[in-house]
Amino acid sequence: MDEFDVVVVGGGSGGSAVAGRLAEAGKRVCLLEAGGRNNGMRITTPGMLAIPNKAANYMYDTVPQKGLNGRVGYQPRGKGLGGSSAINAMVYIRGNKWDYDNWAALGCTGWAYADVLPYFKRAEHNVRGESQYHGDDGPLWVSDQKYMNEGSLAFVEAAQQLQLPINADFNGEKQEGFGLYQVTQKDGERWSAARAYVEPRRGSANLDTRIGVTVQKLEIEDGRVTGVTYSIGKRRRTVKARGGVVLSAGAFNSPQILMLSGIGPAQHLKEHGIEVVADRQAVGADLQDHIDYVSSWESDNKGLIGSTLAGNIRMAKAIIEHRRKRTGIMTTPYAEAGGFWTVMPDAPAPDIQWHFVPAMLEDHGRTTVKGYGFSLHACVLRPESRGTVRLASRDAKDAPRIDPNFLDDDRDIATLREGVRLSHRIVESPALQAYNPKDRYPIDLADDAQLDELIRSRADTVYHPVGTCRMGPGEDDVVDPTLKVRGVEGLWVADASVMPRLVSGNTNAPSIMIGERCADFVKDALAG
Ligand SMILES: Cc1cc2nc3c(=O)[nH]c(=O)nc-3n(C[C@H](O)[C@H](O)[C@H](O)COP(=O)(O)OP(=O)(O)OC[C@H]3O[C@@H](n4cnc5c(N)ncnc54)[C@H](O)[C@@H]3O)c2cc1C
Repeated sequence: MDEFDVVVVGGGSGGSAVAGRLAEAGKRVCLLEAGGRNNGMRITTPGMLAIPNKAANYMYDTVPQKGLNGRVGYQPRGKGLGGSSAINAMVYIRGNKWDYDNWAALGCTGWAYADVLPYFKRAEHNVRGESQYHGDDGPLWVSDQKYMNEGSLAFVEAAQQLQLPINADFNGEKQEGFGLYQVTQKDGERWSAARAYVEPRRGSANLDTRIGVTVQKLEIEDGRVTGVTYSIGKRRRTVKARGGVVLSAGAFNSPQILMLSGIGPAQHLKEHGIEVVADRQAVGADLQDHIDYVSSWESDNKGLIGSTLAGNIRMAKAIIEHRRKRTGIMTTPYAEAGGFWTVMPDAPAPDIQWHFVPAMLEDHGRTTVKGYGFSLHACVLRPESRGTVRLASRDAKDAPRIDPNFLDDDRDIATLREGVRLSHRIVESPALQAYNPKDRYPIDLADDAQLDELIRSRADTVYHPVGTCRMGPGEDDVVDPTLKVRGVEGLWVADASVMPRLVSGNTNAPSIMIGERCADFVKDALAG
């Protein structure tokens, strides 16, 4: 009989943590994942993230963005076990303490920094060992990088030469400063959320993991979610959930599935001929994402990662080294170094994050640039612009309509402008000038109009969409502070979509923390 205590929809960062923890606690769990197992070397070899992988990436497009001169943005999203943690850059960052204290101040009781820290620690296995800020016996491996490009070290030195502080732990006492990122890797391999929480339970009677199944809708009877219907090829099947369903399909697909199930803005659902179960205006609203500008320089320094014959031979050798020893260049997350700093007056916490990449990057790596060079991302950490996710059709296999509405709010471009200016000042320091860098997009940086035009013609996401099933205390918020969906019984959401405000940093660790917390909320609810 296809009946479980809990059905989890989506095996990404949040879903893997919920499913693994509930199964560990003795619940019978069914995990439904649209993609594959994601355990081949293209996923587990960190440096292979640069090679497009259609099987593991939805490769969504946005609607044309008026703030980006009408350009269509790119939104990669992970597909398959691990979700986006199987294709991401592995940078381990939690955000700023202020973010979580702000969530609590917004009415998300129980989500202040002091409340969430134990869950970050519970999840974590940090190779540096246990401390006030870190855990060392959780399932999620967090490692120092095994290989470091000399350009990344020069970037950190350049920041220091500009009197910016060095920070050896962005997830410790203070977030401010510049340094090397820790990564979600174990012994030189990518450590996705699925490797942490799902793979160890493979074959266990408590966890039935089904891959290649697309959840089409939730089954709702008398206001209670009783199960889930998925499609596999042309067939449809329904699995029953005695205790409840946890939706973890990510910031684009969780609101899509809610809307396909009749939970969302009534008018929009009616336009698609969907019967309204609960009129929830906030479903698919409040999309927030980190708008990011990549400055880029050519260099004649062959120590950088280059797209040349010699560079390609070096990479081929690196793949062989990685297969043999799990060491070398192929352990790179590309975003090896970075930092957090405040560029606007009155910001409560750093408002720009940098990712340094020792290669020239164009259009998310989709366009190859010949030669050697380096790139410096600067993104706006707490954007004011808000976008939407809406249905494009009644089939969950079709991409939803994604509109991040980037740079709609002028405060975002004002912040980004200052971030990009600081990027260039860092590169003017001696440590990076030694690389003889040549700006690929030279303009008069002091001229706001020229800089704005450059930003609008080249900026895009750095892959952190959140907010589309926001948590909050009000009746109009999608989930309450125990991640329970308002308006129906037996339904929780556990992924990046519940973040009421985008955190000041990368979003994998926070999504896993949300999954860890949801497992406890569901356990409590089923016990009570
Ligand atoms: C290219 C890229 C680089 C990134 N780099 C970093 C980084 O370096 N550090 C960091 O912290 N964060 C990074 N992120 C962001 C981070 O990985 C995500 O925020 C996080 O993984 C989101 O977790 P989630 O649980 O919300 O969703 P996801 O992990 O995306 O999981 C959603 C899952 O649901 C499944 N699903 C969706 N629809 C259905 C359906 N209808 N039926 C069944 N299953 C479904 C999907 O296939 C997917 O497996 C990056 C993201 C990308 C895309």
